[in-house]
Amino acid sequence: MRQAWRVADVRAAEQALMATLPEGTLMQRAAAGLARRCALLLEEAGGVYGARVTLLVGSGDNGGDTLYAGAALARRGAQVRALLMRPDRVHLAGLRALRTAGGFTVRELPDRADLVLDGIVGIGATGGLRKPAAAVAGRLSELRGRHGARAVVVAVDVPSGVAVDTGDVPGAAVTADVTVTFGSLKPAHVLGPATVRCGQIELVDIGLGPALRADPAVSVPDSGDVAAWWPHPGPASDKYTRGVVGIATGSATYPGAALLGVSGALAGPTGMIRYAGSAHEEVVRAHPSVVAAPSVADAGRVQAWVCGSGLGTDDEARTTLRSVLATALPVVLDADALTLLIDGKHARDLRRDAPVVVTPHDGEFKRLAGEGPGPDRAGAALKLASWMNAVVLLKGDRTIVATPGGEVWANPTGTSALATAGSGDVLAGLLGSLLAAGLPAERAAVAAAYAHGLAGRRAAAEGPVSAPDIAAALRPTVRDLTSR
Ligand SMILES: NC(=O)C1=CN([C@@H]2O[C@H](COP(=O)(O)OP(=O)(O)OC[C@H]3O[C@@H](n4cnc5c(N)ncnc54)[C@H](O)[C@@H]3O)[C@@H](O)[C@H]2O)[C@@H](O)CC1
Repeated sequence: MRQAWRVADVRAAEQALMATLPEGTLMQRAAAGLARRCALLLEEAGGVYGARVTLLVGSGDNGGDTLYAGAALARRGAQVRALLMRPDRVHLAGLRALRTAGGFTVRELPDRADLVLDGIVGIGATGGLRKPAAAVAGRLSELRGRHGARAVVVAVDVPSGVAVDTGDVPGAAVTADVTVTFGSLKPAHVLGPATVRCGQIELVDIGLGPALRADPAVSVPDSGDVAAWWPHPGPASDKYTRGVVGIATGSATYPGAALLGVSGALAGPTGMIRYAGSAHEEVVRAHPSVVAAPSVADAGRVQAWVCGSGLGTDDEARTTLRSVLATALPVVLDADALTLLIDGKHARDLRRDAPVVVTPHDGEFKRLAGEGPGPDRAGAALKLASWMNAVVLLKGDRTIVATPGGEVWANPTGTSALATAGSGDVLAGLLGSLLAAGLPAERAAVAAAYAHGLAGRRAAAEGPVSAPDIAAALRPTVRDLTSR
């Protein structure tokens, strides 16, 4: 698991740590780690000696890190040139170090460079990238170095232009090949469109860990987490003790939603699936292991319900939603169930002790919350989670899971291949199965999004992806994920 901290918490930790160390120690540690990584990149591309290195230097400490790292590379024989964004406001000691090492300043962005260090702005950024930095950021992909190769762009701490606490990219921003960050990850490394701007992320230890007292803002699961959480049957398990998931989705008009929800659940850990709804004949025909009934009332015992997709919004759909919410069981609400919640007629039904997980995409989120998630997707998901007292799984390139207790998870396995009709039905079915098998709601949501993303990638490797392909890819995905 990786974790990211907000700027204010990072700064508090830095201040606490700096109070115990000689002045400048943290910047020296940061710059040394940065220079080491840059030297490795240059060695891979033909050597440090004689390499052309361009420093983009802003007016804060981010520029200071960059100047010191540039000085270290100049001492190893690189030709280091620094473009100062504000020559009147530059880290003077850093500039002195660069000049002493043989580096110099330039007034224009040099066309030729093997390596560019983006030290325009770090965690002190406010708003979108200003001129002239914005224009410089836009030109980096044109730069060429040895043998005509594209210059490698290394972002110092964060790519300049991203919103560090939200992961938004409000305007012009640097696109890095590698981001070397210090002390801890920040939300922009793991959330939103900023993640794409980071390239490969390298964390330099500057000793900040023990001083980071605040809870992390965002956690990112890895395959080890998901494997450790995934329920496995034991020798004494039977189909009931493994959990029974109820699927109340689809309708005579939309039987496909029922079939896809069931196929997602079939890849989950439960021992049995019960289907309740008017698509029951189609479901049994396609999936003979499913026990189907026409309504929730007739379905028999389950340990969690999935409700919503393809249900429609008529009175029968309302009855179904009311029936699942009236149980004392965990419930996943998706698609039409979310639409049914908007008019507030189910506010009372939602006052329940058992967990609710809602799985909106942006449009559904907007209808539920009254406004779209906006640039701060994690913050918006947290607000909705707290307001609904539900775990919110906000779908997107980096699906977010937010809990009423204030935790945020960002799923790292997303792929655009998942943006296909019925993909969410498969996810909801799998999530329901994990809930029914006993996982806490937030882990079920995080694990389902993780496996679903991997399945989308696996399916995409074979060709164009539709939802049944994702469902089919879930079985080998779950096998690989959980058999380590
Ligand atoms: N505080 C510490 O202990 C450490 C800080 N370090 C470095 O210091 C950085 C933070 O330094 P600062 O607090 O000085 O802040 P930054 O250097 O990130 O940015 C502040 C400067 O950028 C300008 N600026 C702000 N927004 C801008 C925008 N949108 N477009 C163009 N210019 C903009 C401001 O005028 C200000 O001069 C970190 O990102 C990291 O690189 C490291 O040296 C590690 C230790």
